[in-house]
Amino acid sequence: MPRAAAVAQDATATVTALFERFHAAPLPTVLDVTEQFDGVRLEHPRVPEEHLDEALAQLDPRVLHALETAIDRVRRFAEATRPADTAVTMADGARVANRWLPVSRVGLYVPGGLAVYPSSLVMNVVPAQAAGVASIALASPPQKAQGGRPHPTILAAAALLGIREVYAMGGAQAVAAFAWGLPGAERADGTTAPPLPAVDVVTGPGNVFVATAKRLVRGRVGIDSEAGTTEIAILADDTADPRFVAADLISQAEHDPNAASVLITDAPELIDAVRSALADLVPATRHAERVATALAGPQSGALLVRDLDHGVAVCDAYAAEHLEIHTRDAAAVAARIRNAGAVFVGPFSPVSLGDYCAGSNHVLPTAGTATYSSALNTTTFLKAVQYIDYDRDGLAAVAAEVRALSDAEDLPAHGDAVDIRFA
Ligand SMILES: NC(=O)c1ccc[n+]([C@@H]2O[C@H](COP(=O)([O-])OP(=O)(O)OC[C@H]3O[C@@H](n4cnc5c(N)ncnc54)[C@H](O)[C@@H]3O)[C@@H](O)[C@H]2O)c1
Ligand SMILES: N[C@H](CO)Cc1c[nH]c[nH+]1
Ligand SMILES: [Zn+2]
Repeated sequence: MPRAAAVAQDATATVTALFERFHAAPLPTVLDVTEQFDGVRLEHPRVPEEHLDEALAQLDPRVLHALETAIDRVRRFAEATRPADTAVTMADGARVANRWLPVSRVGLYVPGGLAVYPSSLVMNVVPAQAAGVASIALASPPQKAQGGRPHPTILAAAALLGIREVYAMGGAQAVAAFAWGLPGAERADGTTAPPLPAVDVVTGPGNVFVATAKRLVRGRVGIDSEAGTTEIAILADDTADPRFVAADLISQAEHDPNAASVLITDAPELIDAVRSALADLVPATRHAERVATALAGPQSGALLVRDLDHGVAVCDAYAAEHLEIHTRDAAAVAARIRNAGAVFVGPFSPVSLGDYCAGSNHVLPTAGTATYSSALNTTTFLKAVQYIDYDRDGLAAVAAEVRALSDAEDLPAHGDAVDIRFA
């Protein structure tokens, strides 16, 4: 399946130009671009903290309960998968250790263009907290209907998780502000918005502009994966329920007109049955137009494979963000997959479950980057520092080998630095 390459190329030109403007005038650029794309003129993107508490106080109890359930599950999984520190004794007096230390400050992006994503806030914040990050800043686009604040459920979810530093900004301008920082400003009401200090790591999902901006700031800051426009692939055989398959293809097409929904099957009759289920379900869905556009795009469709072996090979080559397996012995088929952001096993593990409440993380690599990158997890916010702790005997035991290798590299001062300790 072709991915939306032209869209990505245009975004690179747009984001590069936006970064140049940002470097010349950071705050005016953020405010101007926000007005252009989000339709609101702000004095500064920093959200006053009292708005967070107000939003939490007014949150629908049903949504509060659902957020608490999601937070609990995502936290349990994040904490369980935080890697442990290790130490290895090589010989007497020769110890090497590995410690996982959190980065100091992170900027977490929560999308908010076509939809609002409190669930993405949970998926970003909880692993950062489980990793032990001390300073967490959040950005989400301002909503015109909310007077230029991020959506109230975003503000409430931030307050629920104890996050106080929230910015009403979206797109590539938010990523730039995190990567390079932003000055403060005086507001007309006499209050002050403090400066936004640059972060060490920027994470979070977003549209093609957000994903492109993250790719372009990598090197200055760390990023998670290029978690861009949503994709679902479904590997199915003749045992699959076409209505389940159709509903799941629609569920992810609902995110974006550029979303990809791909069926891979060795059963031609399933393709017909899914097409007919889509014809029933699409017109009735809330975002029917967006879904229909995504399903009709060149990035979506059905692929007929020879057999399941061929299907597994196609899935690995495609490296979908989400891969569902609807086959006989789904667990065994899933175990053969090498490339996918996340694998959903069997008919009762739909992507929607992982989007909200499975406990796994929904910030996942897209556009084929699942061949080498991973779901957001605690290691996104951790770095491994190695500690070398040898005593005199420990060093003496390998002094000759250090000497031999330093001579072999014609870097004799390296060997001298060891030998001088025994002269
Ligand atoms: N891969 C993942 O883990 C994951 C998870 C959740 C959502 N998503 C994806 O996130 C995306 C959310 O997209 P969204 O648009 O709803 O929200 P978004 O917050 O990602 O993007 C909105 C921002 O895009 C900017 N923008 C819009 N048009 C622009 C243009 N022409 N030029 C420059 N900037 C522009 C605006 O500044 C706006 O604030 C969807 O594509 C969805 O599929 C991915
Ligand atoms: N499916 C999205 C990841 O591509 C995550 C999400 C959030 N809310 C609903 N879905
Ligand atoms: Zn989703």
